[in-house]
Amino acid sequence: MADTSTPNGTAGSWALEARGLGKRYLGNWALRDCSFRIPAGRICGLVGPNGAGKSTLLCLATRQVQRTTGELRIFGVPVDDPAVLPRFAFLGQDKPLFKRFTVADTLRMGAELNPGWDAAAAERIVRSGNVPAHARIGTLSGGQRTRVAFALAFGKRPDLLLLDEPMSDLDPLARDEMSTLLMAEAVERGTTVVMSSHMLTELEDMCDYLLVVAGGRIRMAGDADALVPAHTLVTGVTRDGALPAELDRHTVVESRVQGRQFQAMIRPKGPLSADWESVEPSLEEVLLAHLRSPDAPSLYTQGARVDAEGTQAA
Ligand SMILES: Nc1ncnc2c1ncn2[C@@H]1O[C@H](COP(=O)(O)OP(=O)(O)OP(=O)(O)O)[C@@H](O)[C@H]1O
Repeated sequence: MADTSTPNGTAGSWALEARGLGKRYLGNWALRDCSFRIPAGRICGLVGPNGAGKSTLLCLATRQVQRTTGELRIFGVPVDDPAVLPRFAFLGQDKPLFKRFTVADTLRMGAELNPGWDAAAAERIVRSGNVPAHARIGTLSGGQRTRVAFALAFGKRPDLLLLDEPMSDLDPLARDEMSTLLMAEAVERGTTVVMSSHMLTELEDMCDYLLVVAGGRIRMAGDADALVPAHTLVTGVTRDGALPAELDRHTVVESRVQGRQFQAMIRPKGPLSADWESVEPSLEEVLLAHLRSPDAPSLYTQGARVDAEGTQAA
């Protein structure tokens, strides 16, 4: 039977839980056999190269596309159950807003559509960017539109905020402000945030949980604090330009030889050779190594892995 345990033993403590999840477009798998869990209250970075399947995963969670296989639950409720609708808000890359509405109209619409609307929070976000309330959406800059879309998403007071490259068109100050807002929100209200981004430094600063996708499959999932120390960056001298055979005792994520030196990102399986220099890598270095080597063996920290047994095609 599938394991339905939760991080702290309470029902629905997994914000997002996938079992054998797959999506095929016209015969090609965009996502395949994805099984993972994201605990409630975390800020999770969704990382992967272009075309990895990140947007597809977020579209499956927000019911914009239908899954081909498996199952996906938000706080324990299947995503095709209407009961999940009030629990999440989504901010996509294209931020669809009505161009002829003013900013004030847009926030009014948010209030009418969402029973738990937090007008003060939404207005604060818009006001802090000096976006005029009477301006029509169509006349705003890309960054100002993003700010209004953020206000709509936050105003809904969701338990789960799903963001698809949300800050790509914000200036550095606005990015900083939105990041601070996201983290404050997650801490104060226990909101879970799942955010896809190509900005690795941003993810390093903000995220305490990671989901790395490449080629439609999960490559790493779990606590950033546990994923990073599982890796070691080793350097040493090559023998005749070849990697030392001792490296094979460990899981090698990425290796390269430069002149008489080699460098490798490994997951040690035992003591390291005394001839090597070893340091703990940064999160950015670990992510880059995995992005460059999408076929490296996958890694899940405790709790992030879920048994896909018993799932069916949709
Ligand atoms: N509507 C669609 N029809 C057909 N194929 C699609 C569709 N949407 C996505 N795909 C394909 O699915 C794969 C995953 O795409 P997806 O947009 O999920 O990747 P991504 O990780 O979000 O990429 P990026 O970082 O470039 O935004 C790609 O090969 C893409 O071409």
